[in-house]
Amino acid sequence: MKLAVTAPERLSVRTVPVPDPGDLIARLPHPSALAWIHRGEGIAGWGEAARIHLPGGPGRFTAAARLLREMFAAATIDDPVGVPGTGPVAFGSFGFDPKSPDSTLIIPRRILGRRNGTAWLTTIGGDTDPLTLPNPPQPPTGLRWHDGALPEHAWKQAVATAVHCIRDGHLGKVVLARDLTVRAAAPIDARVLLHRLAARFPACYTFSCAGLVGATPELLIRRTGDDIESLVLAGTTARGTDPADDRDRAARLFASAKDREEHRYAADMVRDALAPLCADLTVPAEPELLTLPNLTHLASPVRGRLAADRSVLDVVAALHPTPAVCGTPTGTAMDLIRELEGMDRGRYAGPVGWVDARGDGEWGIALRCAEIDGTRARLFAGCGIVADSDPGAELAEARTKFRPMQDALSG
Ligand SMILES: C=C(O[C@@H]1C=C(C(=O)O)C=C[C@H]1O)C(=O)O
Repeated sequence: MKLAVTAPERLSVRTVPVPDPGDLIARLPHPSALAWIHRGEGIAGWGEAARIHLPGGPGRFTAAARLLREMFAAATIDDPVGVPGTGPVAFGSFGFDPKSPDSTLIIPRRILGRRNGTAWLTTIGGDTDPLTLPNPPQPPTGLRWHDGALPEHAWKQAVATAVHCIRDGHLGKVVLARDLTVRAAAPIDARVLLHRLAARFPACYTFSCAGLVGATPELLIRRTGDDIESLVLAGTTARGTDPADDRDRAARLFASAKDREEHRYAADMVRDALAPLCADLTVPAEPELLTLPNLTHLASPVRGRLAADRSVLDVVAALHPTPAVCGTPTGTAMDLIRELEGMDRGRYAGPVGWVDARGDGEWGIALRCAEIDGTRARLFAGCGIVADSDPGAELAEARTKFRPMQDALSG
């Protein structure tokens, strides 16, 4: 598909301070919710002042940055609050594969935000969209689950093939994913999923954009003025069945040469991609543990200061796809993903987040998520494969990664 823009010639934008709205998700009046929530803070949007459908290609992030810069520069903006996320904001989610035509940006008509004791409401265009909830969202019922592109045995075979390719020296790491589909009795309301995910995974970034809904632990990039942050994740174990088992598993993950290797590919690439853009950059020499309710990951928190004024989307362009979701070398891993997964990932494992008119924003990697389309949803989960990976263990890891979205759908 070609570039398609639905937008007025000039956006008229007004942000006002408001009393603390509390739970942002509870204030969303439309099922087609836009959201980015972390520990109860963030932004929620609804209505559409503009929608941009981007064609595929490696230039999709910089094209989006340029287009939004032009739209925001032409806008009339009254923003006395002036913090990241106030004024006009575009929510977006991009296709994982440059060949995927599937990237969308939406500038909502209303944005409600809260962060660090400040709360605001932004109105774009007229203020005809309601602020109050007409009907409480209904949880999905009558769920029927199906395999996606590859049933479990075939996916394990794909992992075994990837291990052979790695042992033969064609590449160092590849991330292989699989999908599951589900059908509900009535259209699935994203707000129910958002509510459950944000309550269960407060340390994750709970997101919703154009039907892609999830809670990712992986922050691709946050830009606040000159400051940037990223949280690189790779290397995973399930949580233990009791505290002793949990400690054992975490210790084994931390000491595992296989998981350290998986992690190092991702952390090294993020360092190499950010270094040319930064005046300062700090990447820890060794990873730490990130403990989630269901999984523990090896994590490298990265911080830097940009050397020049660049939109967060320009930084996304330099980072995507990291070896946390693709592999090393990138091109070889992307080709192997296309060959072995037997599906188009769509926007799974692509960047998802928001950008404002200053170029500030937060973008995660769209993991632990589902694409919602009416009564159907498609769920995704993937695992980093290296020379020592075991197909059965990777399948078990993928099952654990599916759980949060399966549970968000089923109750
Ligand atoms: C690919 C996914 O997760 C990624 C893969 C990980 C791994 O293989 O250890 C860990 C975190 C993510 O970077 C997923 O959740 O689908």
